[in-house]
Amino acid sequence: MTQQYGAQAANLPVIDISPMAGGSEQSKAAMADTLREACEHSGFFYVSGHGIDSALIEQVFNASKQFFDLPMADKLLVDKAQSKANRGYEPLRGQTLEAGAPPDLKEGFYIGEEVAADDERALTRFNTGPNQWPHSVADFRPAMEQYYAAMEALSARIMAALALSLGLPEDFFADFCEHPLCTLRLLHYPPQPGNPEPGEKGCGAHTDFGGITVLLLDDKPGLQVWDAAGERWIDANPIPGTFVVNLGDMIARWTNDRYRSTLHRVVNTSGAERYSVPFFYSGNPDHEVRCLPVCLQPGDAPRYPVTTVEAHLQEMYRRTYA
Ligand SMILES: O=C(O)CCC(=O)C(=O)O
Ligand SMILES: [Fe+2]
Repeated sequence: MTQQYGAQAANLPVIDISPMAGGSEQSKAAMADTLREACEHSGFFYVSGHGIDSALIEQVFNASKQFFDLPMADKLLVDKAQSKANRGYEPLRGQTLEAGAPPDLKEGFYIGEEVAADDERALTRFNTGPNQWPHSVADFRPAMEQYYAAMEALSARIMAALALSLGLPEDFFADFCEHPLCTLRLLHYPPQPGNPEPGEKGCGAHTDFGGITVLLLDDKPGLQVWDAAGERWIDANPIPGTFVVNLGDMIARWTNDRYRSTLHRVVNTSGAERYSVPFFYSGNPDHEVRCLPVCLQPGDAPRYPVTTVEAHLQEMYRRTYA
């Protein structure tokens, strides 16, 4: 049986984020206008002018491929099932992002902030603790740690840009960006089989849980974004030198759905192996997520109750790993 996962080609905007690194007020304001439009439309856009070294990106992909190429026994030495902090290897079909669909045809590897096992935070906080590092891939850990730090800094810069786009001061989200919970996730999608289960995909349709996702793509297609107005999937194909950025559910809560957290999925039908590296930036676990006053028109009521970053994430993990 063959399944069609056709999508339209459509252009998501490319936003040059370089004004956030010391640009003029004018260049920031112009960037903020484009960003606002993208966030109100789909919450999906490409980011250029990010300053991340292409050599580092290459190192990350190389280390990721080497890891996924290891024999299963080696990968299971760092099985996520043995980590209280959700770190390490997640086998194929380990997560179901689309309720009711078959499990996702992807394998993954999860990395977070390095926190010692006997640290108070590791004992009490969600997704917090030591990483599991694969020792048989040379330079895996330094490459990932360097990339994690670069992504954390870029994400904070994007949060500052989002503040400007909402007409707020650039440092409005500074507290949220203090000691943020982040997850770096390496993904490998084998080619979609010729006889897939009905509804089987690389990544089932989902919205991201957290604040923002900064997604590094290889050169393969497969990512599709739901276009609510056109009631169709559109391809978000890789553009060299950019990241795909999308807004998660927390931003939708914050903005009372003015800014979108949009459904997306992956269908790897190109026949090739596909690798991607999402970085999930979720913010300070104690931060309260409540509707921003600038997003409430007179007479509007907040659509979501107040929550905290940690409580929100816990609930979302519970749902997709049920
Ligand atoms: O692999 C991709 O392109 C997207 C992955 C994704 O949506 C996710 O991990 O949340
Ligand atoms: Fe996603």
